[in-house]
Amino acid sequence: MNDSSTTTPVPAAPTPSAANASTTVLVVDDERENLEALERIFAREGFRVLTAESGRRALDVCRAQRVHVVVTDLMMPGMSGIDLLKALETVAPDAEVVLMTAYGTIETAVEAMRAGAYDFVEKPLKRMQMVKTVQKAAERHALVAENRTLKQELSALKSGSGGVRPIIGSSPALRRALDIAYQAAPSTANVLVLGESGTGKELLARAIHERSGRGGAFVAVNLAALPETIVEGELFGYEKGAFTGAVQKREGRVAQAEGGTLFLDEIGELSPQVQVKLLRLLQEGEYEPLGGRTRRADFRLIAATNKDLRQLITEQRFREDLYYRLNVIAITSPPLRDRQGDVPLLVDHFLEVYCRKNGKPRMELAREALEKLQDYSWPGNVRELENVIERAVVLSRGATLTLADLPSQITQAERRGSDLSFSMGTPLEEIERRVIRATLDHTRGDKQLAAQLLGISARTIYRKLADLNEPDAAE
Ligand SMILES: Nc1ncnc2c1ncn2[C@@H]1O[C@H](COP(=O)(O)OP(=O)(O)OP(=O)(O)O)[C@@H](O)[C@H]1O
Repeated sequence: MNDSSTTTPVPAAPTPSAANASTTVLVVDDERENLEALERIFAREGFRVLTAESGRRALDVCRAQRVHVVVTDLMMPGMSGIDLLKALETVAPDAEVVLMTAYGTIETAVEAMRAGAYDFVEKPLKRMQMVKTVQKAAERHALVAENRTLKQELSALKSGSGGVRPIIGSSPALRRALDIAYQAAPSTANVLVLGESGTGKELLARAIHERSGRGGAFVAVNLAALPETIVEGELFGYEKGAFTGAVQKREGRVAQAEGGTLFLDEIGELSPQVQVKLLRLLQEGEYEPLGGRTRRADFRLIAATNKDLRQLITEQRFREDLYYRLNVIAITSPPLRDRQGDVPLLVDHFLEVYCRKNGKPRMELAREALEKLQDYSWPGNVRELENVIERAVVLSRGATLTLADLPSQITQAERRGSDLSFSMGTPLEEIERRVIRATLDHTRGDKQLAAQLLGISARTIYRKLADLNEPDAAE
C-alpha cells in the first residue's frame, strides 16, 4: 500500500460557500481512485482537502495540522475506519468523523456511531449527499468549538483568572505550534513540547491546560532546578520518617496535579530511577510515595525539553519506552530567530505590560531600535527580549525608547544576514526544506512572494511543500 498524503490547492469553484473554504476535510481511503474522486468533489465545493491512504497516515496528518472533518472508509487494511475513529479521539478529539461504508456493513456503522462518529454514508456514494453531510459535520464542529470557547471565557470570568498570559505572535511557525496545542488540549494525550530555552514552552503548556477543560491545577516542576536527590520525593511525596529529615508527611506534585495537568520541564534531566517510576505511573496510573502505600493518580502530563531526547536514548541516558509514552503528541516551540516577524508584536506587548507595571505612560520604540531588535539572533529567545524591554522601560526617562536604551550586546551585534547555517553532510532535502521554510517565514506565509524570491513558480512551491510533507502545502 502506498502510504502517502497529499494536499490540494483549492481551485476556484463557481460558487463555493465561504464556510467551505475555512473547513479542512481529510479523506482517508486505501483505494487511490476513490480518494482522488472524493478529493475532486470536495475541492470543487471549495473545501480545503487533505488525503491519506491509510489510517496511520491520517493520524500523522492530524498530528501535524488542524483537521475539522475526517471522511474515512470503514474497511481498510491495517487500521480500520473504527480503529481510526478511536485513535482520533486522542489525536484530534474535536474532529468530526464521517464513515463510508459498503452495503452489508451497516451494523458496524451503527456501532461506529455509538463510538462517536458524526454520521455514515453508504456506498455507492452520492455526490450531493456526501457534500451535505460534510457541511453539516463542519457546522457541528464550529458549534462545539464556539461552545467550548464560551465556556472557557465564562469560567475565566468566574474564577477571576483574567490573568491567563496571552501567547503573542502571528508567524506561521508559531501558529502551527498553537494549532496542534489547541487541537490536543481537550484530549488526555501526553504532550511533549520541544524547543530552545525561553521560546515559550511553559506558556504553551499552560495554554493547553487552560483549554483542556480539566478542573484541577496546573502544576509546573522544573527538573533541572531540583537537586537529583530530592526529585523523587518532590514528585511522588513521602511519609513522615521515610528518610532522615522527613519530619512530616509531604504531598507530591503528582498528587497536587490530581484532575489537572503536571508540567515537567527539562524532562531530559530525570535520573534513571525516577524515569522507571514515571514510566510505571504513566503505564499503570499508580505510584508509591516514599515510605507510603500505592496510590492511584489521574492527571495529564505535559513534558518539555530543550535536549535531543533521541540522542540521550542513544547514549542510554533516557529510556526509549518512556520517550514513546511522553511523545504521543509532539509540539515544537520555534526559536525567535526563525520568526522575526513576531518581534514587533512581542515588543508592543511587553511595552504595554511593563509600562503598566511600572506606572509609566505607554512608551514607544524608535524605528532604528526596532530594526536592531529584528536583526538580533536572540539566543535567549522571547525571555531575553522580554528582559531587554523590561530593563529599557525601567531605566528610560523619555517617552520613546531609542538605541541608547538597548544593551550593547544588541546594538553592537553584527547584522544578521541569514540565520541559515548547515553542517557538512546535511541532506539536500533538509536544506531545501529549511530554505523554503525560512523564506515562507520571511514572507509571513505568502507563497507567491516566497516563490518569486526563490526563483521558482508558485506551482513548484506547492509541489515542493507537498513533497516535503510540509503542512503549509494547501494553505
Ligand atoms: N509567544 C509569547 N508571547 C508572550 N510571551 C511569551 C511568548 N513566548 C514566551 N513568552 C514569555 O517568555 C518567557 C519565557 O517563556 P517560557 O518560560 O514559557 O519559556 P520556556 O521555553 O519554558 O523556557 P525554559 O526552557 O527556559 O523553561 C515567559 O515570561 C513567557 O511569558
